[in-house]
Amino acid sequence: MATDSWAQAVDEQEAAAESVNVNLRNIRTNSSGAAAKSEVDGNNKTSDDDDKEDKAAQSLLNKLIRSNLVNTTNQVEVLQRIQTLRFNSVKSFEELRLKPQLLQGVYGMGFNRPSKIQETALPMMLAEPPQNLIAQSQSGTGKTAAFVLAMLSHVDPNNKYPQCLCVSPTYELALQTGKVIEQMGKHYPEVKLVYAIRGNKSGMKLQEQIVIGTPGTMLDWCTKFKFIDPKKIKVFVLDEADVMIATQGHQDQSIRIQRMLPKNCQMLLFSATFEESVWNFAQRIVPDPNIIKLKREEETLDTIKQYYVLCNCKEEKFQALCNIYGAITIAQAMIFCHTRKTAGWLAGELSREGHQVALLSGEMQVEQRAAVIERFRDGKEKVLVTTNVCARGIDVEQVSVVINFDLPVDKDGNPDNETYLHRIGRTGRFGKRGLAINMVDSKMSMNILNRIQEHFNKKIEKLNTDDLDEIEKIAS
Ligand SMILES: Nc1ncnc2c1ncn2[C@@H]1O[C@H](COP(=O)(O)OP(=O)(O)OP(=O)(O)O)[C@@H](O)[C@H]1O
Repeated sequence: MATDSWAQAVDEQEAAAESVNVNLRNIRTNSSGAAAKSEVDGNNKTSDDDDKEDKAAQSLLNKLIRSNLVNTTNQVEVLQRIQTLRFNSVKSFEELRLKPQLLQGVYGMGFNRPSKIQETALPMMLAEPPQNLIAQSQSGTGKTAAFVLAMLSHVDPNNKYPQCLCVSPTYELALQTGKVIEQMGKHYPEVKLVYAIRGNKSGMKLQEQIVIGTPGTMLDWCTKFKFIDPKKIKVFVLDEADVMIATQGHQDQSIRIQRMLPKNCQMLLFSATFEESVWNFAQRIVPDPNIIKLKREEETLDTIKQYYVLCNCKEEKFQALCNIYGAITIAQAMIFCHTRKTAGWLAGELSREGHQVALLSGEMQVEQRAAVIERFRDGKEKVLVTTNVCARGIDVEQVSVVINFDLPVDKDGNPDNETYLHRIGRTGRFGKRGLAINMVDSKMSMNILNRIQEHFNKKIEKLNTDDLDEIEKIAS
């Protein structure tokens, strides 16, 4: 019973998690395969011929990288709900028996084969009767595409009312997921989408089958404005699910929406990270969940090389950054700061050095933020300086370097491992190579870095930014 079990779980959140009756088996899955080329170097070809050559080479490389990604083997735990229900993973989109319009949409996006998370999750999500799923897979491995395909497959286009709700933590992410829905549903025009985001006052009974939005507005549309009849919802997706159900995240609103949904509504929870307590909570609130969970050592992608640089102050960190830019050509970079103030200062310094810089932080209007992301996505600015507001989900293929100008810490000053993983996951998208560089400026931040290394059991190498050869080497 979806509603009751959620409510009960919230009330008893501190209680021990019940053991789930599951069948545990290990399968081969996603995706840390070595990719074929450094993406750190940008391409500055000048002649048309060079351009053509470059595009052909890039396209071939993309194919190689992607096939590497889908073939690589790691281990995850797949826990299926009932032992008699077996969901075999698929090796092609055809095997999923998608509607032809959707298959056309998938191929139109250039997806030749499902990624590992898609291979495993899609058969569960598309099964009849609908299955609930809590799924973890590394950043940039195709989770969004997976749940979008599930939503598009489940809607009945003849019914002109909302049937799927997808909730994202931020406005930018909701817009980005909406774009994926639009692209994948390009040949399925009967299915319509509406954004439940601040400022968008639909004002009448909705005709659209899919509603995507942020939690507060989605809740208002279900309760205050009654644009959505929650009883008619068939699929409920929580993107970045860990933050959507965390007490310090959007738990309250997510729960209030979920409580209104019918018992047979399919619940799909996706994220690259689930801290242990949140994971336990997820299992309590989702009735009879199927589970795809990464082992800790598989959470980081080997395609993202991680380094740290020792400095003494923010000015030295800035100098190190300039040295890095002096040594390698960076296609696009995202730089994360702890505070808006540091982000503003850094953006100013970088602009003075002649960089095309965009600044994005939490106090900006949501429309402004979306516009900044859009310009960055289009390559109008090459550097995006930001805070944690942009740590999750943003998918810009050209980001070849992520810099943690400040390491991510929680409000108590402890390492924020989940945010670290999301931040560095802005590079190395879908099997590409990426570079993550951490700036360490005190004993305290060295301690944070060590704890992050321990947490993921992954060595972060030291980089001397005074040595240009050394910087060049890591990018090659
Ligand atoms: N089967 C596929 N074949 C080729 N490209 C794909 C496939 N699935 C997804 N992609 C592409 O890979 C990129 C990353 O996918 P997506 O944004 O869905 O990852 P994600 O797992 O949701 O990432 P995050 O954890 O950061 O939110 C996107 O640009 C998407 O278009």
